[in-house]
Amino acid sequence: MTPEAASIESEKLCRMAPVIPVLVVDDVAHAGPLAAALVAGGLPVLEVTLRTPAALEVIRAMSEIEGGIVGAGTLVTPDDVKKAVEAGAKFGVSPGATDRLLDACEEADLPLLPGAATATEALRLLERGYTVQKFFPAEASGGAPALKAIGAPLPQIRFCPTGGVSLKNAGDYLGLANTLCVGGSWVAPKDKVQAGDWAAIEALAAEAAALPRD
Ligand SMILES: O=C(O)C(=O)C[C@H](O)[C@H](O)COP(=O)(O)O
Repeated sequence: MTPEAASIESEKLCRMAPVIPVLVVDDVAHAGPLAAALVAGGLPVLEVTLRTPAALEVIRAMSEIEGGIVGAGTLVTPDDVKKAVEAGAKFGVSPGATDRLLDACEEADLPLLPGAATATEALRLLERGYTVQKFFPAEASGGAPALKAIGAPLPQIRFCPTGGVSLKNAGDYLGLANTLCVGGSWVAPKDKVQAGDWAAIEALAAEAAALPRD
């Protein structure tokens, strides 16, 4: 898959809802009900971070949930890409980008939302053909004002800001012309996942899904 094709796919995913939940799941038994709650609340695109030993099994289990589109986050190495694809991930997300990682995703036909935090990183990805990128870590990199400033000279790059985004500040990003959607873990808090409080998670998802976008 070319970077241009990956960007078209990423844009489609980013337009499906204002928020992509970023999920850190320890127990595969939580995968199905968690995905079902998020999808029912109106957030169909789910990023499962490869940060737990269960993550690949979680991707497999969540992929069974109707209406969901499950991808793998925290892609760092070509081996991560291979395992994510084998587990059924439909897209990938990475905190940054290296040529090795980009090569691996392009060869594996996995649409990647690659991370960038600076104008130079964003420009390098644009040179390669990635017009849709993840702005990470969003809040620590200057937040919505920084992303708006990057958009002045580089309006052709659209972003999914992630990292420190919450219900409180999501609107600041979603109002920017260069923001397609945001990513965040706040819709699936650890305590609610552990407690199996799927109704609460569905309510958080619904609240996030109702966020206005410009
Ligand atoms: O592991 C990755 O690949 C990531 O995507 C990092 C996550 O985007 C952020 O850790 C989510 O940040 P919070 O919403 O502030 O919890």
